[in-house]
Amino acid sequence: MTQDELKVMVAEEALKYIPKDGILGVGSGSTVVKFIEAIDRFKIKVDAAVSSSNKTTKMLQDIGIRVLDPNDVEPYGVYIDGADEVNPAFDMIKGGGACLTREKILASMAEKFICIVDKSKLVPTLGKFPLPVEVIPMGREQVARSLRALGGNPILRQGCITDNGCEILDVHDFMIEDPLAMEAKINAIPGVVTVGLFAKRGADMVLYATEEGVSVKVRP
Ligand SMILES: O=C(CO)[C@H](O)[C@H](O)COP(=O)(O)O
Repeated sequence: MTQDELKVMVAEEALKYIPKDGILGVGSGSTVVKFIEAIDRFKIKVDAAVSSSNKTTKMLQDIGIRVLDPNDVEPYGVYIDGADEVNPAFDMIKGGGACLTREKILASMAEKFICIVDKSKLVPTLGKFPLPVEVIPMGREQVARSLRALGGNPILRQGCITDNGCEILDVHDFMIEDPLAMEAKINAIPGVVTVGLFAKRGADMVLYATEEGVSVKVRP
């Protein structure tokens, strides 16, 4: 099976977790694209959504789903999103699609974060995937120095301006043994908007697709 087919499989499984009423939080990335396509294909009713990117917002609106401003909603039930890497404790690296800050805001508002991935995203230790860090453009070089001091090798993502008007440094060569501590350290660097480490608020449930089907893991 191709990776794309696995993504479709897990996206369709995630339909079961859409709340009957209330708001659904929707992330970003190619797996989420397949999730939104599946909502449309199976004509699943979604009352309203909050969205983590302009692209997701457009896709949701195009299939007739009302997208609300997170400032106008109270904490809600379920947030569904993909990830670039997930470790056995359900900490994640996210931000391959440059939407990490909005994703983290919506995840922090949700009672339950359901992560949908194919098997290639499951790793014993986070860090092979370069860690995205969203930065204020005028502070980029100083943030890069601080990231080098932590042992990483930050590279500016060329041609990428986030939905928040910021830039992304992709940090190579980190092996992240303590995701919670690393998340706090990087978030404390002046000029950092958000690091794409989701440890303080990891996933509550991971749905992952293999050739044998979709497995469900609940946070240990
Ligand atoms: O964090 C993200 C976007 O910022 C995505 O969830 C992550 O990059 C996974 O994407 P894909 O489903 O395309 O593999």
